[in-house]
Amino acid sequence: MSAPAVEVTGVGRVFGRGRDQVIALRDVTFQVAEGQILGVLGSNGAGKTTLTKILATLLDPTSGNARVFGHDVRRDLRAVRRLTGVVFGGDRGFYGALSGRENLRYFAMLAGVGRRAIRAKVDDALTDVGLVEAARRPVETYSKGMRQRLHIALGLVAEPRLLLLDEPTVGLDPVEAERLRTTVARLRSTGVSILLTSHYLLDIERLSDRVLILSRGAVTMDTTAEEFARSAGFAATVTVRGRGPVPRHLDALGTVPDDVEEQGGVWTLRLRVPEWGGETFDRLGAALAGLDVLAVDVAPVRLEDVYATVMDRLSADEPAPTRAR
Ligand SMILES: Nc1ncnc2c1ncn2[C@@H]1O[C@H](COP(=O)(O)OP(=O)(O)OP(=O)(O)O)[C@@H](O)[C@H]1O
Repeated sequence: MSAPAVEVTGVGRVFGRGRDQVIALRDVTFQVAEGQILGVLGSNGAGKTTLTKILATLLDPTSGNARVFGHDVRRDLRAVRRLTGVVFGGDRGFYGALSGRENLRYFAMLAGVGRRAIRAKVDDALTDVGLVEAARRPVETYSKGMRQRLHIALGLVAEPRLLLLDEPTVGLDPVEAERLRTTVARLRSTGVSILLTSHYLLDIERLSDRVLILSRGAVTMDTTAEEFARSAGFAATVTVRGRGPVPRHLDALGTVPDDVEEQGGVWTLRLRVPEWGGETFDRLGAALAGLDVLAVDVAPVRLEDVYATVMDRLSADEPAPTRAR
């Protein structure tokens, strides 16, 4: 049986010592199967970048071990680097005075892509990420989003079997961010395994098969994307606008709205429903009967909502300190 793309076992990482010591990762264990996309979520300082750096061989763990396709990140550094492509969010890594194409050629060579194959691969990658027209321009004239796409292109040229994407959409405007997501989504079909860290649930929602939540350096959830969405305990949010007396209770549903506002004689209520199905909506219809309803909007649960719910639960459970004593 082939080794998983990523196998992290009991990994810990401590920075500094004494009173300044920070535990960035504690006893982190998880796997990414080949071909899978794992989304790693967590708030600021949760340890996402530290984890990515360890897998990219840029940082050693202080305890435990991590393997990429069976190769230990500490002992088989070269093998891991050959198999892995890294894209950090923001603006790092390219030579501003060189063109996009020149940068790609240079880094592809460093990544060990054969000379003969480089030209065709660079052309294909530029096409894939929509940078053919800008390919001759110096990278310093590129927008942030274009640079990020150039990083992804490098990921394509070097043909890594594992791609580590750390906050790939950070700092991008919504159009560029969406473009980048589409590019990453296309990579799926090449069979590459991906570990994607993000603050943005949209990235995870669009791209991940599994979700790992890091909280203060520890894994607090490791589950499938569907299960993660279900863990919020509700399937959809219903928003109803209407006129007349404000409904404080929805008798047919046996519940109260989560939130009701009134402005200028028009009320808006929001309600979370546990199931996305005919029966729920029949009951909702009955509950709204007799009200002067202007509009009803039903939106499937978004990972933002789940994340907020899960994080609320977690912070209520354990107010653990980040700093070691
Ligand atoms: N080189 C370092 N020296 C000291 N502390 C560090 C170092 N790198 C990271 N840390 C600390 O380790 C913890 C985890 O940081 P990390 O950057 O991995 O979090 P993150 O989840 O990527 O956060 P963000 O979303 O803000 O980028 C933080 O408390 C951070 O301050």
